[in-house]
Amino acid sequence: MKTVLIVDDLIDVRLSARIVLESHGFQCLEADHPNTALTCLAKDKVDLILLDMNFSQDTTSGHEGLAFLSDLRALDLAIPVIVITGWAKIDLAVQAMQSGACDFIEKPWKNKRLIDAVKNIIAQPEVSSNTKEQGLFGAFSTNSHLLIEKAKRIAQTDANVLITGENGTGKSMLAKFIHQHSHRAKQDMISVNMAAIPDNLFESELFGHRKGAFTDAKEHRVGRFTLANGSSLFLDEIGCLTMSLQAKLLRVLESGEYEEVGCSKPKRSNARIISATNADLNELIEEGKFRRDLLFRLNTLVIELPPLRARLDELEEFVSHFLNLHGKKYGRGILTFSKQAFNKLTEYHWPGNIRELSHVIERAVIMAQTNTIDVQDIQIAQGNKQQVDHVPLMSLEQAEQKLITQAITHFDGNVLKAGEFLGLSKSAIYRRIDKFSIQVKDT
Ligand SMILES: Nc1ncnc2c1ncn2[C@@H]1O[C@H](COP(=O)(O)OP(=O)(O)OP(=O)(O)O)[C@@H](O)[C@H]1O
Repeated sequence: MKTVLIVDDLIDVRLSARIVLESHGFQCLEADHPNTALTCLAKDKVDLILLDMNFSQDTTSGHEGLAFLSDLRALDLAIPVIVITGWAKIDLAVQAMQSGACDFIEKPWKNKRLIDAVKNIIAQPEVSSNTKEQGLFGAFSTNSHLLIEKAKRIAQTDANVLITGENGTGKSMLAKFIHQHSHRAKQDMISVNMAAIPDNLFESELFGHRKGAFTDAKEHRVGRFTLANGSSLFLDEIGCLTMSLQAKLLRVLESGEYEEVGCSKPKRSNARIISATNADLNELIEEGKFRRDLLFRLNTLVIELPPLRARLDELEEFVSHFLNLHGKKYGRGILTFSKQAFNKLTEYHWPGNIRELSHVIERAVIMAQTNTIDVQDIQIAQGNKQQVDHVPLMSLEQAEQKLITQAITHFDGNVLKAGEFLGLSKSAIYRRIDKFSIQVKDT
């Protein structure tokens, strides 16, 4: 159940808000002053704050409300706030929103307006796979709600966005989400995986080539920048670009101009760039492997996706989502997790993040004999001391190379299956194959 903290000096105002909210299934806490509210926040979990802007000493300026908003920011408390005041003035509303409030309601409020505003922010979505957005970025927790709101706001702009986060945290999905919520959505988003393009084909892939421009250029090829004109261009695994390719990319980002290979006439593209990486680009800059000026072009806005282990408060919702998704895929009825099975998930550290969780649940759905998924249906790599003892001493890189080679052999040369098994994305496994010069036979 979600908890709303009502901060107002008037007891009858608190009471009437409480009655409306409780009748809609919310739990309420009350505070008669911002200071009492801060004490309450220190000990109770609160999902949303309903904040009066004026308290007894000063009944019109809104200073006390604004000061409370700035206290919340200073304490780094990412709790959404809806501001309420009887002295609604548009400039105070704007000031409150600029100070971090999510919405603004005039007193006396209409109950429907109040409930709609609250539900808009902290409603628990029903977990189902029939709406893509809920499945992808459902507001499972306050933090992810704030992330969604941020992504939607970002989507409205034309600014370049950099999405960072470990493998499998949902960077590509978020890129799509941003594109779908932008005014460019009527065109498809164009994606390029930087890790999967061989250096010698980079220009041809991104800028296109004319027929006959080089030996293999049998046909005219339209480049991704041209295709993405008026749309979004998603540059995945941007950290994998070599320095010389970074220079080429930088040029087009700075000038908006590029040339097709084999044609000297410059072309222009107004593609909006969304890029993603699991690398720490600042670290790469320190190591001289990434251009700072390129980073500045890419990171006008940044969204950092947390690893799943930092989102365990949302695990239950993710589990329901994937149970539903895979249950439908394999024609199973309504599936649930036993308590022990769920606990096993909470104890794991999820290096492959949401992608790995999805795979684990998919396997469990296939394995489960009944409609309750139990511990034995869940295959996650728990540390096994005996096995570790038998692994010969080797560097992490050697181990990585060995495991990838082994998995590719096991899956008879099918790189994608090997990657899936190891919890690596397509680009991540191809990057490593390239790095370790692993031979892959054609399948
Ligand atoms: N918020 C989410 N809701 C539901 N499923 C998700 C979410 N985020 C990620 N996934 C699942 O995880 C998988 C990986 O997501 P995605 O490819 O977007 O991650 P990524 O961070 O781009 O990974 P990589 O860095 O390995 O390319 C998706 O196929 C999807 O099944």
